[in-house]
Amino acid sequence: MSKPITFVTGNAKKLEELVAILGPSFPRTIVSKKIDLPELQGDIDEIAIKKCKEAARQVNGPVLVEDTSLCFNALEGLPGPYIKWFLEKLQPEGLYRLLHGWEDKSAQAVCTFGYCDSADAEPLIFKGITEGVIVEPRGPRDFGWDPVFQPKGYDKTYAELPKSEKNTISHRYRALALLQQHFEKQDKLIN
Ligand SMILES: O=c1[nH]c(=O)c2ncn([C@H]3C[C@H](O)[C@@H](COP(=O)(O)OP(=O)(O)OP(=O)(O)O)O3)c2[nH]1
Ligand SMILES: [Mg+2]
Repeated sequence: MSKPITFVTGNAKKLEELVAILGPSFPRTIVSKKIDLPELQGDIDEIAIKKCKEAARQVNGPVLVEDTSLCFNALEGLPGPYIKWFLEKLQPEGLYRLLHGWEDKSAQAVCTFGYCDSADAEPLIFKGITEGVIVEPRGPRDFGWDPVFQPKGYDKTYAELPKSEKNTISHRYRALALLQQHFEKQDKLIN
């Protein structure tokens, strides 16, 4: 029997989406633990790797962490992994205003999961990207920058889309599809 995987996050909405996306057929048991991990600096992968190593050290078992970036193409990828601080200071309106004066409003929502078997193991990285544009905020305000991100090919923001639809196209969905494939492959090798 494999040990349960602890999803370490301080963000209840991330956990809610992970549970909805993976569903009951995911081959491993996932439990969650709220730990406010230090928000380290670096590029997207470095941050997820450091976060995962620190979580594995604290939990002392298999862990999953996630780091989300929102990258504006006109700003060479910024705010990127620092979106949390930009959002806290500027609110969704301010994120939209950041691109005032730029014709290019395109952006990428990037979700990076890190998985570690143990504190000694190197983290595995699973990344999902959804392309979109930054628009004036529309829709409910229950999750971060969802009101300003309109995925490519849609006329609704993430916030306006039903959750069930966001969860079939989102950056988080794409990253979790890769994670799921990894564990299904592992199970096939074992059985
Ligand atoms: O509107 C959204 N939609 C999303 O899908 C989404 N995912 C994350 N976020 C927000 C939450 C934060 O403000 C930032 C990402 O920062 P991150 O460090 O990845 O998340 P935390 O809330 O700190 O949670 P952890 O404890 O680090 O897991 O973007 C979204 N907003
Ligand atoms: Mg964080």
